[in-house]
Amino acid sequence: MEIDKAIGESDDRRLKTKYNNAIYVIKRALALYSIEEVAFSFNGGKDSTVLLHLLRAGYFLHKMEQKCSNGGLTSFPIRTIYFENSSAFPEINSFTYDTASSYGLQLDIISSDFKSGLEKLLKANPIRAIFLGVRIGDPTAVGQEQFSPSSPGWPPFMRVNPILDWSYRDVWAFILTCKVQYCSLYDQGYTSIGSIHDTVPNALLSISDSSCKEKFKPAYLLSDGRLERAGRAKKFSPSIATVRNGSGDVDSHKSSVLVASAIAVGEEILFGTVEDQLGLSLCRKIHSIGWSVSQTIVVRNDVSCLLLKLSQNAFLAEFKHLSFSFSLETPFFVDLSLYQKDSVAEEVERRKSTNDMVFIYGGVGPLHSDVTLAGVAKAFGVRLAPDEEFEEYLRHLISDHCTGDRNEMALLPEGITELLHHEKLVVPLIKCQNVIIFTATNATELDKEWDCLIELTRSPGLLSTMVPYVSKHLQTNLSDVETAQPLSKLCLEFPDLNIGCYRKSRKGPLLISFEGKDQTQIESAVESLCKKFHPGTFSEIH
Ligand SMILES: Cc1cc2nc3c(=O)[nH]c(=O)nc-3n(C[C@H](O)[C@H](O)[C@H](O)COP(=O)(O)O)c2cc1C
Ligand SMILES: Nc1ncnc2c1ncn2[C@@H]1O[C@H](COP(=O)(O)OP(=O)(O)OP(=O)(O)O)[C@@H](O)[C@H]1O
Ligand SMILES: [Mg+2]
Repeated sequence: MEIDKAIGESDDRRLKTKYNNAIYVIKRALALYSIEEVAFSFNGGKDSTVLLHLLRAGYFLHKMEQKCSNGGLTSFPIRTIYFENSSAFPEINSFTYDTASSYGLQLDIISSDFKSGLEKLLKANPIRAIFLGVRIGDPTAVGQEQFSPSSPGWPPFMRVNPILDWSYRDVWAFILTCKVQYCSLYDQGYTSIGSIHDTVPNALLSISDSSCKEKFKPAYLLSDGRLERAGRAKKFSPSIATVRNGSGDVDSHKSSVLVASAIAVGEEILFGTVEDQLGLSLCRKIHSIGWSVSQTIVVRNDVSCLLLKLSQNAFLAEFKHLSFSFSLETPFFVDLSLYQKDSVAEEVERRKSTNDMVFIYGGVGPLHSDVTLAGVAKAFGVRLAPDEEFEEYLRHLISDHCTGDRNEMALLPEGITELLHHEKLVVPLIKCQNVIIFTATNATELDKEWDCLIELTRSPGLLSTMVPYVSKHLQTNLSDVETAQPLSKLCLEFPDLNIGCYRKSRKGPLLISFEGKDQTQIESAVESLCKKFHPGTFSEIH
C-alpha cells in the first residue's frame, strides 16, 4: 500500500507518530462498525484529502489484519458524502469529483444543509459512524475527542476524527511525503478553504513584485501554521471592551469603574520562601489605568490539577503501545482525590464572575508545579488542548531543547483562549475570556508584559483604559479617636470617594487619603473635613 510504504520510508518521526495514531483510530472504528455502517465526509479540502488517504491505508491494514486481503485492494468501499454548495469554489468541486473517480469513491452528493442532509442519509442507510477531517484549532473541534457522539439535536452517529491532533505542518508533511494530489487552490496561496464568499488567498504567502497581478506561494510554504486561517473572514470574538458592569449589563462607559483582581499562584509565596513582588506592582498598574482592584490573593499550586495535565491525546500517545499494561507509577492512575483542593480553579471560578478582569501569574510552564493553565481550564469547564499557534512560539523558543512532544507541551484551555501577540514578547500573553495570564516571574518582566498589554489595547477592543484615579493625601497629629466620627460622616457624604486612613507607626502622624475619579469631589471632601477642625490641623502630603 503506497501510503503506508511512503510513511514507513520517511524519517520524519513526528509524522510517523501522527500517522500511527490516526491509523489506530481508523482501525478501531473499522473493528467497531461494519463497512456499511461507516461513512467518510469528504469535501476536497486538504484535511479531508489527508483523511481520504489515511482511510485508504487504514482500510487496507485492517483487511490485512483480518487476513482477507487479496493483495490488490484498489476499491474504496467506504460510503463518501459530499455536501455540495453553490458557494463552493469550482476548483474544490472539480477536485472532489476527480478524486472520487480516481479512487473509486462511492460519492453521495447532498445538496441540503449538513443537518437535514444527515437526517435523510441516516434514515435511508445504516450509518453509525462518520469520519471527519476536523483538527484541534478548527472552530468546530471544541470539546471533540477522536470519537465524539454527534451533538444533541443532530441525528445520532459517532463522529470519528482521526486527525484531531494533527497540526497544519503535519497535514502538509503527510501530503508532500505521500505525494498525493491536492486541490489546486492550495498552490495559489489558499491555506484553509471555506466558501467563495469568505475565503481569499493568505496574504502571508503573497509575493510582492512590480507586475500588476498579485502572486502567492503555495500553502505548504506557510511557515506559521497558526496563521492558516488568515485568509478566512473572521468571526468576531468577544472582547474585553464590552465588559459587564455590576448589574451584568454591557458597559463600555469610560467613567464607570471596572474591577479586577489579581491571583498569584505559588506555594513558595505561602511558605514565605519567596516574596510576591508582582502583586504590589500589578495593583499599581491596574489602578493606573483607572480600574479598581477588588482583591489580591495567593493560592497554592494544587496537586489535583496534575491530573488535568495529562490530556487524552497525551494519554493515548504515551500508553497505547503498552498494550494497556499500565504500571502503578503511571500518574494517570494515582488517586489524587484525597488531595483535591483545586485552589487555582476555585479562585478563578469565583473571581471571573465577580470581576471584569482577573489577572493571574505564577505557575505557568512545563513543570509539575505549573498548574495555572489547568486551573483556568477547569474553572471554565473546558479541557486543555494542544494549541498550534502556541506550539509555534514554543518551537521558536525552545527549538532543539525540547525532548517531549511540543504539541503536548502547548496545552491551552480549549475554545476560550486568545493569544495576544506583541513583537516585544517571545511568548504571547494568554487571555481566556476575562482572565489574563502573565508568564512574568519578576517585576521587570511584568513591566514589559503589562506595557505590551496596554499597547495592544490601542487596537480596539482589549483592556479599556478608564478615567484615571486622582488622589489627595493629608496628614494630621490628631488621634484616631478624634478623627473617627468626622471621617465616618465624610464617607457617607462622599460615597463615590475612597477615603482611607493608615499609619506608618503608632506614634507618627495619621495619614488620610482621598481617591476618586472627580477632582472637584476630592477638593470638596478635603474642604469639608478641614472645616470640622481648627485651621492647620491637616497638612497636604505630595
Ligand atoms: C458529517 C458531519 C457531521 C457533523 N456533525 C455535527 C454535530 O454533531 N454537531 C454540530 O454541531 N455540528 C456538526 N456538523 C457541522 C460542523 O460542525 C460545522 O458546522 C460544519 O462543518 C460547517 O463549518 P463552517 O461553519 O466552518 O462552514 C457536522 C458536519 C458534518 C459534515
Ligand atoms: N461540504 C462538506 N462536505 C463534506 N464534508 C465536509 C464539508 N465541509 C466540511 N466537511 C468535513 O469537515 C472537515 C473539516 O472541514 P475543514 O474546512 O476544517 O477542513 P478541510 O476542508 O478538509 O481543509 P481546509 O481547512 O483546508 O479547508 C472536512 O475535512 C470534512 O470531513
Ligand atoms: Mg474547508
